[in-house]
Amino acid sequence: MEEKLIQKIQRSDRPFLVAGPCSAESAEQMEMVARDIALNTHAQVLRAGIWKPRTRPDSFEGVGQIGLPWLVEAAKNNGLLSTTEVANAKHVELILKAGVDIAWIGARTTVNPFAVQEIADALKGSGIPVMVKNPINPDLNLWIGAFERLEKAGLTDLAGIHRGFSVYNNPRYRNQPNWEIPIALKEERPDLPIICDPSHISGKRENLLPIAQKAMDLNFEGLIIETHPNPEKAWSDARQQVTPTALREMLSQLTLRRELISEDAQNKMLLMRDKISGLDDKIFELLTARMLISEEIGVFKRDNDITILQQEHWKKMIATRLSKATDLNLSEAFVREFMDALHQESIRHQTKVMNPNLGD
Ligand SMILES: C=C(O[C@@H]1C=C(C(=O)O)C=C[C@H]1O)C(=O)O
Repeated sequence: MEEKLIQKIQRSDRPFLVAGPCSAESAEQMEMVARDIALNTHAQVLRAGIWKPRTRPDSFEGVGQIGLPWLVEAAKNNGLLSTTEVANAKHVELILKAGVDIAWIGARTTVNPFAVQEIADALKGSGIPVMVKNPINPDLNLWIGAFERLEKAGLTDLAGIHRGFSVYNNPRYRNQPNWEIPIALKEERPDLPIICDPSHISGKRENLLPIAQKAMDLNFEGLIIETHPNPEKAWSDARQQVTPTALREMLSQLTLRRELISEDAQNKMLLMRDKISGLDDKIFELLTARMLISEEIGVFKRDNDITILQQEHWKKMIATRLSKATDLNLSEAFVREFMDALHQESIRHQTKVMNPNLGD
C-alpha cells in the first residue's frame, strides 16, 4: 500500500517541506522552479496555485486548468509530489483527472461549511491526501469541523496548514499567527500533522525566518514556503516569495530542537518547573484573595445602588499597569489581555453577589 502523507511527514527530515510559487504562470516557470527547489532544498512537495481566490476582482486569478499539467509534470520530473488548492467540486474533478498528488483547502474556503462539504463529497473515494488551511477567522472549531467533514467522506490522510488569521492593517503581520490556535488543534487532534505557512503570516520575505523558527520551536511538523524563480516579477504575492537559493539559505539558519529530552535534562528542568509551579500557586492564591475583595465591593455596591462597571476607575488601573509593563519586562499586549481577563472575572464575581438569582 502506498505510504500516506502523514507517514511521509513523520519520516521526513524536519521540517517536512512544501515549496513552489504562489501561482503557476507557465510550464517553463514551473519546470525551472521545481528543478531549483529539488537541487537546493530537501522539499518533498511542489506547490502552485492554479485558481487563486483574490480579494479584489481585477487581480490575477490564476491560469486555471491549463496549469495543472505544468504543475504535475514539473513535480514528476524532479522527484516531487504536487499540490494545489481546490475551492469547489469542479476543481476537485480536474485535479483528480490531472493526477495532482495532494489537495489543499484554502483559508477562505475553510470558513464555509457548505464549500467544505461540497469538496469532501467530490473527493469521496479518491483517497487523496488533503491539507486544510486554518479559516481566516480565529475559530478552532471551524478548522476542526473541516477535518471532520473530510473524515466523514472517508478521507483520512489529512494535515493542517497554519497560515495565520485576518487582521486589518497590522504592520507586522499580513495574517496574525495566534499561535494558541494551532497549539489547541494539536491538543485536540494530536494525530494531525501541522505545517506552518510563514509566507502568508508575514507577507514579507524578510520576516520568514523568525516565523519558521517559532513554528519549529512549537514542534510543527513542516513548512510551506512560497518560492519563485524571480519573486519580484511574480504575478501574485511578489513581496513574500523567495528564490530557491534564498529558501536554502533561510533553512540553513533554522535551529532544529527536539521535544524528547534525556533523563538528566529532565531532572534539571524538573527543579525549575517546581519553582514555576510554586509561583503559579501563589499567583492563584492572590487571584482568589483579589476576587474575595471584589465580592466585598460588590456587596457594598448592591447595598448602595452603585453599578458594577466603574469605567473611569478601571481606565486608570489599566494605565497604571501598562506604564509599568516595560519596567517589569512584560509586553504591553500581555498586560492588556491579562487585565481584561481579570476585569471580566471580577465583574462575574460581583454579578454573582449583586444579582444572585440571575446567573452569570
Ligand atoms: C472592583 C470594582 O469593580 C469593577 C472591577 C474592578 C477590578 O476588578 O479591579 C474595577 C472596576 C470595576 O469596573 C471596583 O469598582 O473597584
